[in-house]
Amino acid sequence: MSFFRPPTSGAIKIVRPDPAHDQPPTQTPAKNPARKDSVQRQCRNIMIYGSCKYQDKGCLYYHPPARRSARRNSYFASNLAALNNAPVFVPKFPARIQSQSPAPTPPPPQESPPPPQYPQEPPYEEYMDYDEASSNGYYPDPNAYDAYDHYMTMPVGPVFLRQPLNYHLYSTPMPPSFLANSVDTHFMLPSGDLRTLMQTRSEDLHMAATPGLGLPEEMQGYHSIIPLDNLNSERRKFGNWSSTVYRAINSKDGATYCLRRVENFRMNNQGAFSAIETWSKLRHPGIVSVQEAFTTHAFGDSSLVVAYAYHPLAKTLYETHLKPSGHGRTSLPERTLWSYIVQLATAVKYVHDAGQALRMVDASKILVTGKHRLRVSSCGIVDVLMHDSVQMHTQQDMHALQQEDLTMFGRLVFALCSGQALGWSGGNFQKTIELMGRVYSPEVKAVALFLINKGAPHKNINQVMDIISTRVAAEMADALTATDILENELMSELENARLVRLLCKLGFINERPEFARDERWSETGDRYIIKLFRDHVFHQVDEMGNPNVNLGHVLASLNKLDVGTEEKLMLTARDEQSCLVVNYRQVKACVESAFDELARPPNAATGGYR
Ligand SMILES: Nc1ncnc2c1ncn2[C@@H]1O[C@H](COP(=O)(O)OP(=O)(O)OP(=O)(O)O)[C@@H](O)[C@H]1O
Repeated sequence: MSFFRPPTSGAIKIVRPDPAHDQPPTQTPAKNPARKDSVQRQCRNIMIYGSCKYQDKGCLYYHPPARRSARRNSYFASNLAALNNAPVFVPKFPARIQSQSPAPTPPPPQESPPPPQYPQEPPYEEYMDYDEASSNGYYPDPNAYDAYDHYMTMPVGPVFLRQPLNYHLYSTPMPPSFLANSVDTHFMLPSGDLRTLMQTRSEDLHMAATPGLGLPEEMQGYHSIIPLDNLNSERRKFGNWSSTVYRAINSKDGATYCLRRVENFRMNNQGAFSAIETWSKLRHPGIVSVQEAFTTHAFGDSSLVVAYAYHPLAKTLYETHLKPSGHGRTSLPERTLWSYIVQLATAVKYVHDAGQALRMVDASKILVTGKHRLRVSSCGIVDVLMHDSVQMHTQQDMHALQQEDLTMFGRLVFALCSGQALGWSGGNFQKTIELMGRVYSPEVKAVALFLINKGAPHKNINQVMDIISTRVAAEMADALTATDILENELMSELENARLVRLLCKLGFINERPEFARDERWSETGDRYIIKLFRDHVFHQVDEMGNPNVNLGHVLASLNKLDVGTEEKLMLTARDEQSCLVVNYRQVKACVESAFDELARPPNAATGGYR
């Protein structure tokens, strides 16, 4: 009979009954005097089945005179909760296996076990944790228990119990009803759409460069340069300069950046980059962060390149709302309009409070980077381009530029209300004012007029904030709701990350072909338990021998392993000759120690591990 007891786990092995042991254990008390108190303990067969077939054949335990069915039912009723938490045990000797593999040689008739007293009874497999058993004084000799085994009948078919997943580390997402508008909130897409969006963003980040575009292979530490503009269309203008936007990967940090290149730029004064230095320190959710700037001849000309944070799948505000589509113009919903106004106002306030000016508040330079999320892009570039012509000498100069920011902001509000980029100019102005009065609440017109009012030379962003203050509250509530939803989404991702780490560890350990010259490393010691655990999780079969691909069972088992619960489970050897009763805490300890052993640096003296 095979025998195994892991030195570290404290699990107790249960062996398949040997026919020799199926005889009533008449010799056992003499062999093991420590069990003298057994007569005080009620026989488990009585508790489970209401009767014991060995009652008159030497069974040591107490057999009270009781009606079988009544006792048995009461046992099951009282232990229902325990049974629900019992580990699922799936025996591996179903019909298919029997038909495919040669049947084991039946024991000689005289040695076969006596027929079960109650043929309808489910199998009785006694198992007991080693700690519990030894603390009760039942097994002073760890090798003596096998004489104790009662006859085990094999189950007719497996019973799959639902595994509750309510462990303290298993995240329970907030009920949707607690999250205001969780289906479709102002800033958040419904969960499924959000995941699709994340996936497409990830694909965008991994998109390979199209060959044959004549772009530099490498430039100032950036590689994999891909144009975001259509290079064949008319070259876009940035003020008086032609500009092109690229996506590139920085070899220093491996991150993706957006590079805005201004063609044919001649740098006369290195001091022009001081503005970039200032901008690279400004961080705000309404601004595309500035990384660095440099000049290069890599494109065949003298170009200025400013590197910004890259926002996958970002579109400009112009592309999103103002580009003529041929389907007529649709008015922006008022909630969206206010959200844009509030976001832009907070970005402008941050920049003005930092003593800077945006200098470019234009629909073609504002990015929509998520649902209703705006970020002002291209910051700092005008400062470099205009460095020689507009020198910042006084506070008044900056104030004038900030006033200009507010005017551009006002024009943008007119453009968004009218659905036309030039909705603020010439003959469009009056039409837009009328449309505003018809479609939007009076505050929209009030703030737009305030922003473009040239007769108020001392207007500032704080006054704008006062005008829109009532709208800021709604924006704040929506933004906080978005963080709640995202936290909730993150909880489930956290689970995934934990389980993937666990699976990686199991993968490293299980069936490792060689380790430190010990070919059986993954088959012995703690690793043997891990191997049996892997079988328990992934290799269960149903009563017909078909693979049981119950993902719920896998997730439940891995979550319990991750947590290391005290719940016990029975692991069965592949030859079904032995079982181990362990709890998840013990399996977790085995995984940790086996992985630590693998991860330990090699021993220089031996050239191997350990
Ligand atoms: N930081 C960024 N992250 C991701 N995409 C960006 C970023 N900046 C710009 N883009 C994208 O690059 C493309 C080109 O940007 P660009 O600013 O040139 O817009 P445009 O509409 O072509 O304006 P212009 O007419 O002034 O060139 C746009 O689709 C824009 O969404």
